[in-house]
Amino acid sequence: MNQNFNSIAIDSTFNSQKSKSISLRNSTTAERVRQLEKLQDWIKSHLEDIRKAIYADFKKPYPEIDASEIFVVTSEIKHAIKNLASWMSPKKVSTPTPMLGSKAHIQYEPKGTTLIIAPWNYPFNLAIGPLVSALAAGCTAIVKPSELTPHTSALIRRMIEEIYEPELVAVVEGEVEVAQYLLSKPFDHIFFTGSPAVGKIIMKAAAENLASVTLELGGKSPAIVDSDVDIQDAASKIVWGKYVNCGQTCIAPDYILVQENIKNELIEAIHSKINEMYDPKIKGIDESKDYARIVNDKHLKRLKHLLDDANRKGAKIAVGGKIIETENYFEPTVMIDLTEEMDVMQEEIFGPILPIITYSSIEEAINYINEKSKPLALYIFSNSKNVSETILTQTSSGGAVVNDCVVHFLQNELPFGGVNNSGIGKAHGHFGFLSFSNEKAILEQRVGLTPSKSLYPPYNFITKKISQALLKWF
Ligand SMILES: NC(=O)c1ccc[n+]([C@@H]2O[C@H](COP(=O)([O-])OP(=O)(O)OC[C@H]3O[C@@H](n4cnc5c(N)ncnc54)[C@H](O)[C@@H]3O)[C@@H](O)[C@H]2O)c1
Repeated sequence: MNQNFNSIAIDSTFNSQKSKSISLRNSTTAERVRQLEKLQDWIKSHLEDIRKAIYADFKKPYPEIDASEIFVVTSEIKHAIKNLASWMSPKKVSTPTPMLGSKAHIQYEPKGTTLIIAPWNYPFNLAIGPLVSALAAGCTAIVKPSELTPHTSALIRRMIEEIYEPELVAVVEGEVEVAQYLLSKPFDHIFFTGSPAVGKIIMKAAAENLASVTLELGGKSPAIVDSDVDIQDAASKIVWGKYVNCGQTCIAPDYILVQENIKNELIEAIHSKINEMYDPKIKGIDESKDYARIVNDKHLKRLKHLLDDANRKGAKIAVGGKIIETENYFEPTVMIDLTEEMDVMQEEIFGPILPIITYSSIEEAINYINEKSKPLALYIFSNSKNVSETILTQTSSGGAVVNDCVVHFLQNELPFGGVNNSGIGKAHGHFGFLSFSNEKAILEQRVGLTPSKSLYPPYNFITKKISQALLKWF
């Protein structure tokens, strides 16, 4: 087979991690904390290297890198170090009456060898965040960063090679064929972040080895704006959540559902917030240092198609629309007059186009959302507790935020992830630790005492009475 990567090196790394993973089963809290501290120390002493690499990939502004790439990882490490002893300690469970005399507990053992496949949009955070959970859980890991952000991928490789022995953590760089080769290895767990389409490929490959999976996927996350709302507050938060990272955020509001009587006011507010945030000196947003670029020309063309297709089918651009192809620049854009025949209303946008559609009653908005795949995130802007409760209880999404958007990613006491098409399994904090752990069920019976002996054959009158009593009383 003609291949551009070293499969023998991958095999050798996998085999050495397999052996290491067995010895890690009884690793102590202190040993795992030490591995996490090494990662924390490297990150803190190489902040400028990390910023430069990510900036080189798609001009992400430094404050965005600090907050959304570095801080989220360092806070995840800090949180894991603080809580690891409690997460690792066996959890006693109570004994039901038919099991009287026995004791039981849950022991958290590392799943073993793990594979982490990362996307390009938060290329540092989404490769290293899951690694924190893997190390906390006592697993080995091979990390495959995205090939679309080569500077960050090289930096991650350098970082891991400087910190860890390859039998504990290794980085394998490369394109789809490398990912596919890695997927043929019998990992114990695969943690994938990326699109639902590739998520299905990952799950099929994992099924060959019955590896468990965490799939952090995407989709169309709605933001509902009720008429009982502080419009200026909602507009600021939507503009930030949508256009940070140039719209290339899995939990960005994909589209807005606004109550029809406040549509025009909301559009005006969004327009002025875009100018306040990205064009305060009125020089043009393309001059702004605070606005990132689309990752490559392929994605720019994909977004341009969404805009052109919607325009051709009757939609209008209410704000923005400027594209500079040579710079992968795509202006913050708002679209109106949309219909379901337009691709922009069917596909995850993953860029700075914000479609705004209207509803007349909350039920109509809920029905619209429920007709689509379950989103990764759902945002509600409303002063009415009744409205937010109704939406929260009548829709399904991986996560939800009331009166803000995107910020739930930073709350590491909450599970982060999707549901069905937007993901399977959860990440962050304790939930990330659990994703990489086997919750082993352990029951200890007293020698010579087992209530179940009375149910052993040969069955007789007493067995019959006991089994009937069990059905009657429990
Ligand atoms: N839920 C989350 O936390 C989260 C976070 C960020 C991005 N996302 C989602 O990720 C998507 C965008 O990222 P992307 O374009 O990098 O995703 P992608 O699915 O194209 O690629 C992700 C990774 O999978 C690998 N890959 C691609 N095709 C593959 C194949 N056929 N077989 C095996 N591996 C393959 C890539 O090399 C890359 O490392 C969006 O859908 C977004 O919503 C989700």
